[in-house]
Amino acid sequence: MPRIRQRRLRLTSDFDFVEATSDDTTVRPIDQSLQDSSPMTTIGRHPPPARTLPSPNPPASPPGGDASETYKARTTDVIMARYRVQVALGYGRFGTVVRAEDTVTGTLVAVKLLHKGEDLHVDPLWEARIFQKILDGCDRRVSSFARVIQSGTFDGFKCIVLELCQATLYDIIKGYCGLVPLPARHILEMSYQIVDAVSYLHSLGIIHTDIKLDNIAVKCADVTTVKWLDVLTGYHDKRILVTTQICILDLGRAVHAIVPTGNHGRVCCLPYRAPEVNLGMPWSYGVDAFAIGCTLANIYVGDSLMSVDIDSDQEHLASIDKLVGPFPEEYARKINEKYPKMFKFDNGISILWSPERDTSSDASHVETASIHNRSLCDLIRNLMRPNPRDRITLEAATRHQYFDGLNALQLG
Ligand SMILES: Nc1ncnc2c1ncn2[C@@H]1O[C@H](COP(=O)(O)OP(=O)(O)OP(=O)(O)O)[C@@H](O)[C@H]1O
Repeated sequence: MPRIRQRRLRLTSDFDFVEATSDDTTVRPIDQSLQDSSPMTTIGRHPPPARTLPSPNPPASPPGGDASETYKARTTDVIMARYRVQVALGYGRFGTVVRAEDTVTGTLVAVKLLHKGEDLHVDPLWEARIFQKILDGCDRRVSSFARVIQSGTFDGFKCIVLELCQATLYDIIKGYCGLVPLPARHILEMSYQIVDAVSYLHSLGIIHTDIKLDNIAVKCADVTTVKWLDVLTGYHDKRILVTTQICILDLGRAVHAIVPTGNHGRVCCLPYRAPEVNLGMPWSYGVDAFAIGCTLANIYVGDSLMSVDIDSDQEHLASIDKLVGPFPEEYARKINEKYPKMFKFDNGISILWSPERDTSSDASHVETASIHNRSLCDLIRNLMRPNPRDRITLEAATRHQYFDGLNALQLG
């Protein structure tokens, strides 16, 4: 059977990046940028943008399959008699996300219209319920999650109205917004917010289960231009984000942690999936920690840590082994009890899968060694420990030495 490369269909063409009018090159501490409501961040869509980035991609089309089950954006549609559709923002496995104007308040929102397939088993109220729990926690980190505004039905599609966020980290890292390489300070600030936000979710007993670059967006699309030193070519103008505040998207797959037995089922996108999920073992908060480790590495190296061509569990485990292994012997033996022949122990521990058997992809094509920031590399390795019991908790990760840099002035 031919290998089918599974790729998300997405639209990334409609982010209005506005050139900030102020010439601010000051590095601001993270706590300030988190709460920032300075004039810099309020420069937005009104008046009309001084500069809009060119369309990064040809418009993506809705996924194939039964066309009547997937919502296609039409600018004539007014969802729930209130939200006038402007443009499709993305097509996910579970729904189409559009940007719409709230005809009552005049503000812009995102509306997710769930695909109709009966096999999807998606409850549109679930995302709203999880967000309510986040709200009930009364914590400053509430603002790190896309606000769920309303839910309802339109034309037979169940829909969820959400706070509109801007470019996802996927769009940014892929270079669609002209912002790469990201300044080290921005990587630091974004990393901290991701770890801190999901740590808050964990403190509420909730596991996100779908952390990935596509599900983290920046809140504000304003950019400014600074003088940037390239060691080879000297100074040149570079666009950077004015503020790095991030927003976690897609609470649709969040679950309550089942303690102490652990949760079951296949969660997370394969390149971000922790080994215990692949192995069909019980999993818990560690799946988010592992996915965050992958995400931070992707942000730093600007590429996917695991090959997108990986399509077997064993190949994926071999990638993890190569990246952050070896699997501890005790854990490997435990896995072998359930899946004999997964590991052989004759000459050190190794996974039986071998790249020679499948030459169409590397076991992994990015090494953690390419992460030159040693403390970030250490944080990532701790988040991605093969045995979930060895993995650092997100709460502890917020105190990792990599984040000591938040209090220091960093240039570059
Ligand atoms: N609040 C939002 N603001 C702006 N864009 C959004 C918002 N929510 C989602 N998007 C865009 O739509 C895409 C798909 O959204 P989402 O991940 O919530 O859908 P899904 O069907 O659950 O997808 P997945 O395949 O990731 O499970 C996102 O990757 C993002 O590009």
